[in-house]
Amino acid sequence: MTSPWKRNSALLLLEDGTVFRGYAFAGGGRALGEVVFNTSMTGYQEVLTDPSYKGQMVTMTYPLTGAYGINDEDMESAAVQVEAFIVKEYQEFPSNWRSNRSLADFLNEYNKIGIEGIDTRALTRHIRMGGAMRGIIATDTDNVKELMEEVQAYPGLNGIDLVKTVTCSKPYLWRTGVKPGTLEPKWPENRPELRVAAIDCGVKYNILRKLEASGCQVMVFPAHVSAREIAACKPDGVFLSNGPGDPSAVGYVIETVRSLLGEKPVFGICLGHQMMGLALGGRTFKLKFGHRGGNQPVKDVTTGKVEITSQNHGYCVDIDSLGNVPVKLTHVNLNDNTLEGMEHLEIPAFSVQYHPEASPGPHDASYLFDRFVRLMQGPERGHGASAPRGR
Ligand SMILES: NC(=O)CC[C@H](N)C(=O)O
Repeated sequence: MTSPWKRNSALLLLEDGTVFRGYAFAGGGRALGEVVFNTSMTGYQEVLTDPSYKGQMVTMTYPLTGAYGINDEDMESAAVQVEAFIVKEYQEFPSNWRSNRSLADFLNEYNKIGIEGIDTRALTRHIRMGGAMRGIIATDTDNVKELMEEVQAYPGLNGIDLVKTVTCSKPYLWRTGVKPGTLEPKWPENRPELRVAAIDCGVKYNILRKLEASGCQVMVFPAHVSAREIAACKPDGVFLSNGPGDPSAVGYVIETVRSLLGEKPVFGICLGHQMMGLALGGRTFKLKFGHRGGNQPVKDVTTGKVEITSQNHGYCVDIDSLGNVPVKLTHVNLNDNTLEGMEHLEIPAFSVQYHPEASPGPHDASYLFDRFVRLMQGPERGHGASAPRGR
């Protein structure tokens, strides 16, 4: 017997016909997206605001969500980016000294649906077996046939450029504590810091905070920036950001990356890593259910050290496609042996598939920001994040 449809009843329908029933604790109406799971035990605010989740509905495997509310400091972009949020149990009375609103208020502010009462362990196991799949959440009907038509008409992520929906509209200078997008794109005079041009494909703020904390000034550019515009600001290095969707769908950024490789030191994270792989002639493919969470073991094969890493990706650079490319494979995922990092052998460029900036997650890999700084300083300028730029 199905339970009666209540005012806040909600239904999650997957493209294979599986139905989960629960209750909306925020928002209402319908939401479409690829359903993916995240195994982080905390950090829901950072997950919700990570632009890489555009196009996706996220479920947390940790059973209780909302306990510490939402604060002003843990934003990874200016908005909630997930299409909807799926939890086992919502805690509606948050308690934390930094919290100034509840998770439900936050989702409502951005018109996003949050549902609870879902057996998220069953949902996660289902996705692990069947792979990440398209789904719909509805609070206005339980007409499965009608909803299935909507799911079937939804194109999913493959081949779709989602970067253009999350990139910034114009260049700006980043400064931690200043509202992003408000500072003119001009380097301050007489400053010793290294200058980094960041291509924003949906960048997480903590990457920009980390670059700044490592001794860099960062100019952020929209994803459609040309290599010539980047070169015109005379950066010491170029950073390729994380971002949503299928890396092979952003050919225009890949072209820009191709032109910049060898001209400037390059560091890429996640989508940035994938775009670098594609620009070098490699291929990407879609993982069955992706890596999302704060406990992904990665081995640095150059040192033998294992890092516990924060991850959020569904696509991956195919190791076998790099056979003829002069790169060294530097990092590998210990769960499934997929590629997690590479370094070019002839030009100053390296990238990682995972998230050294954490937010949320462990900080084992934050040394990579210093590695980028050293790469920009070049061998002759020695080490140290705040060494003069020699101009
Ligand atoms: N975090 C990211 O940059 C994700 C990259 C890409 N959208 C993927 O899902 O693989």
